[in-house]
Amino acid sequence: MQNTIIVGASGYTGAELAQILTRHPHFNLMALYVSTNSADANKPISTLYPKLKQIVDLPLLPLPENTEKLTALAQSIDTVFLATAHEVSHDLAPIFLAAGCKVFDLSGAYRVNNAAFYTEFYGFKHQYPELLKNAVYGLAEWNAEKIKHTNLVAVAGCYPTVSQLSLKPLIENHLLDLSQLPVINAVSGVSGAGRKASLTSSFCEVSLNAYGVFNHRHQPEIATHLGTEVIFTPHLGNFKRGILATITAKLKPGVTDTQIHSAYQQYYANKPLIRIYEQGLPSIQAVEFTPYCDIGFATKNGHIIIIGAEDNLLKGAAAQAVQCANIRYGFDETVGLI
Ligand SMILES: NC(=O)C1=CN([C@@H]2O[C@H](COP(=O)(O)OP(=O)(O)OC[C@H]3O[C@@H](n4cnc5c(N)ncnc54)[C@H](OP(=O)(O)O)[C@@H]3O)[C@@H](O)[C@H]2O)C=CC1
Ligand SMILES: CC(=O)N[C@@H](CCC(=O)OP(=O)(O)O)C(=O)O
Repeated sequence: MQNTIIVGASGYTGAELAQILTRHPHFNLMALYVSTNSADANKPISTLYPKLKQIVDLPLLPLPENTEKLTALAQSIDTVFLATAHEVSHDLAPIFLAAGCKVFDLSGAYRVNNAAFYTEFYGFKHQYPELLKNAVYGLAEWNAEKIKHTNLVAVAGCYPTVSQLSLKPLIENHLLDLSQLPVINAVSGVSGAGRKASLTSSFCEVSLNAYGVFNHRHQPEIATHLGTEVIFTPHLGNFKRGILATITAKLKPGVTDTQIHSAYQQYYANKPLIRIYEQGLPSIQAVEFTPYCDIGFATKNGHIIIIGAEDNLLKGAAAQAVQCANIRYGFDETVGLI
């Protein structure tokens, strides 16, 4: 059993992690943490999420502020899941790594090996270039070999997960004419913005709107790890959870539906958390509350429209983090997830 804690456990992804890890046969969920001065400190997580009553009733402990105590905590565990904001993960990961822990970070703090990217898109100066260089990008279906040998997994972002899982097999198989940039339009439920109250995510404000047009931080994350530029436009929809991505791309001349199906089969035949549609198209209803990413497509006149769907809190965050941890420890990658 791996002794494990979650930091940021009261947030939306943290609560999903708590539920998954409580039932996981190989992780011993020791404790849940929030910030030192959290308004929720010492409350059982199930008072915030009544659906967790009698499933996870652990208290939300304030994270020790002092580095010595934090190091002592880190030395007492094997694994930490950081379900915290980027800046918080940026500061905490090195402390846990120095103590020998395996770190699974759900934030964007270690996803892109380019310090300038953090100044431009995250608004802070990255202080740990060596960790950034050595962190493994946690896109589980594509990076399993590297994930097996790292102590720092930077779990892929929610939109980047569904976008890359949909596009990568076609790009790797040279089926797309990339002189026309793939165009990704994706709609996310409001839980993507986290639990903290904000005007844009309040009930009367949420509608269906594009945001981050031409400047969302997930565009460079996707482009970096796909190895090709894309046009990416996120949208906020008035539902709680799930992401639906509609991706338009140009096919190389003569590419057939059979070749496209074969490409998806080739990469995902042994990837149990990817479901390729033979007919029909994915929807959020098909994936919400599940760890799957569903992919379907249609072609016409030399173009393809790919539809990808996932639950942003699960395959887009907590479930993929546990999938990466399963891979890291050599467990079946779906343990605790299906
Ligand atoms: N929501 C989503 O769909 C996805 C989120 N992510 C990423 O996962 C991370 C968590 O997201 P999400 O769950 O939505 O966030 P939330 O805002 O819902 O939760 C954040 C959590 O962090 C805690 N926290 C805040 N400051 C600190 C601190 N200094 N030390 C320890 N804990 C702290 C909060 O509790 P308190 O403030 O009470 O201390 C809360 O438990 C983010 O980096 C996000 O980008 C990734 C993919 C998808
Ligand atoms: C709807 C919404 O606001 N979504 C968030 C993305 C979710 C998230 O937290 O981003 P990571 O996957 O990079 O961690 C956003 O656009 O910033």
